[in-house]
Amino acid sequence: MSDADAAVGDLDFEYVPETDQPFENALAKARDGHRLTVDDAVELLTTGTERAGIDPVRKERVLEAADHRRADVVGDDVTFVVNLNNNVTTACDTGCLFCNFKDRASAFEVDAPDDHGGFTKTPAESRRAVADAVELGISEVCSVSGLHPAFALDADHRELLESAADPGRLNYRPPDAYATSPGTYAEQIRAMSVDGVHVHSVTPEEAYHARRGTDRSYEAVYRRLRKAGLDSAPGTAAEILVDEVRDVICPGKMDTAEWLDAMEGAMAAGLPVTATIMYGHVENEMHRAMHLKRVRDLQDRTGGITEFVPLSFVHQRTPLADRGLVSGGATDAEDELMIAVSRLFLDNIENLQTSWVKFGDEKSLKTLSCGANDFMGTLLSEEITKRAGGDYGEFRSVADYVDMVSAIGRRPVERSTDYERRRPIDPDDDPHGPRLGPRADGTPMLDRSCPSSPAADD
Ligand SMILES: C[S@@+](CC[C@H](N)C(=O)[O-])C[C@H]1O[C@@H](n2cnc3c(N)ncnc32)[C@H](O)[C@@H]1O
Ligand SMILES: Nc1c(NC[C@H](O)[C@H](O)[C@H](O)CO)[nH]c(=O)[nH]c1=O
Ligand SMILES: N[C@@H](Cc1ccc(O)cc1)C(=O)O
Ligand code: SF4
Repeated sequence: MSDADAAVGDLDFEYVPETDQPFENALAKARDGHRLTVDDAVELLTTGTERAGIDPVRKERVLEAADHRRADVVGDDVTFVVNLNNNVTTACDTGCLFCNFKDRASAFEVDAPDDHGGFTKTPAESRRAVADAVELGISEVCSVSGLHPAFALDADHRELLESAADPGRLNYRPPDAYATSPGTYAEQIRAMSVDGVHVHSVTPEEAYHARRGTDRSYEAVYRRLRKAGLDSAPGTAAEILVDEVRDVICPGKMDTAEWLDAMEGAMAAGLPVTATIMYGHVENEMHRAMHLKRVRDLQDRTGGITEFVPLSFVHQRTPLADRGLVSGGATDAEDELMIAVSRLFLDNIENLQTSWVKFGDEKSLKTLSCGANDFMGTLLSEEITKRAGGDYGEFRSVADYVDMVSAIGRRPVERSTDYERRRPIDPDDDPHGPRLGPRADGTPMLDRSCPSSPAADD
């Protein structure tokens, strides 16, 4: 059977959500602050594997335990970052089946019709987008992109790719084959380093692309990028860190071991990183639990992960849905339990992020009482979820954050990317504009009556 014929439920995984651990034991361990096993996590994620479906009463007990743990570990403050998403290019031939952000790179060639709806920004265009947002007060630019074949790490890497016997086999084509060149990773990072804004970029998958055809270590790649102005790396491309799931949803992507290697390389180069899970597609609760264990082990080895971000799969316009491999995403109960069990299991990562892009405001606010303490960022522009059919908008203003967080009786706190600088906000102390960015002066950054910011228009 070709994978195009496979249907929901047809997948025959080696790992299944079955354990010998009773739910009550797992919950007792979680409440007492003991380190959880994979089996404990499976019991909590399923509210007990001995019966099908999620038990609403048990679920509430798991959420409550996670809420207590959150209060013990990080207190009641709700943090957020004032940031811009600046995606450089949608050109990508990796072919992940959960992704609708990408466009085939051939659509960007010089002679191709210009109707693909995607984009590539030159380093100068990236710089302008970031400079505009720095004027609005951002402290961070978050930049994740497709693996454009013309990308190289730097000029030396380009020279090497140009002289390779078969550049096409290395997923390389020279910039002059395309209507717009993204330049090199080093040029993009340097361009986005405006006035000391924090540059959060180059995911493990992008680092893989930046070393293709060489025997450079990930540490060396990240050191080079750090020299160009990179301040931290986003831990996307994690998806589910179990290869039997990756083989279904992203067969063209790096495997679990390589993702871990890239993350360790980034940290060895002195960069803090974030870590993610993208769940709610073909995987089961055993896979989610195994993923959490791999992230916790990584943090035991390194200590460099600043936050964990559960990304709920947005299914509407994706190849997984088109091919009938999924019929929807995670349910509300699964989302709440994913947040809660991440908090209870990851006893070595302080910050747990809830994504308004994936969940919307209402569910995100609820998850702030199920274990999450960080409410993501202002973004100003959002392409990944939007292109997959998500509908929760592209930005939140600082005033939105203050309104939402105070409405649930918690204190809003603007943070830096590495959580080192924090600015508690008094809701009565108007105006609530950003303060931590290099040009931030407290001016409200976005007028809610205006549908898009200058940065989002870019
Ligand atoms: C779009 S990629 C861009 C960066 C880079 N190409 C990579 O793969 O790391 C960033 C992340 O977005 C997430 N993502 C993509 N499509 C998604 C979807 N439909 N629903 C939820 N998350 C998605 C995945 O976790 C993916 O690793
Ligand atoms: N959760 C999502 C994020 N999170 C990243 C943050 O915005 C920020 O860059 C990070 O916390 C480092 O400070 N970004 C998205 O674009 N979409 C999400 O769903
Ligand atoms: N931009 C990614 C998510 C992301 C980026 C950076 C992070 O540190 C964490 C998550 C998305 O929309 O799915
Ligand atoms: S998730 Fe990243 S690597 Fe995969 S297709 Fe999308 S942009 Fe490309």
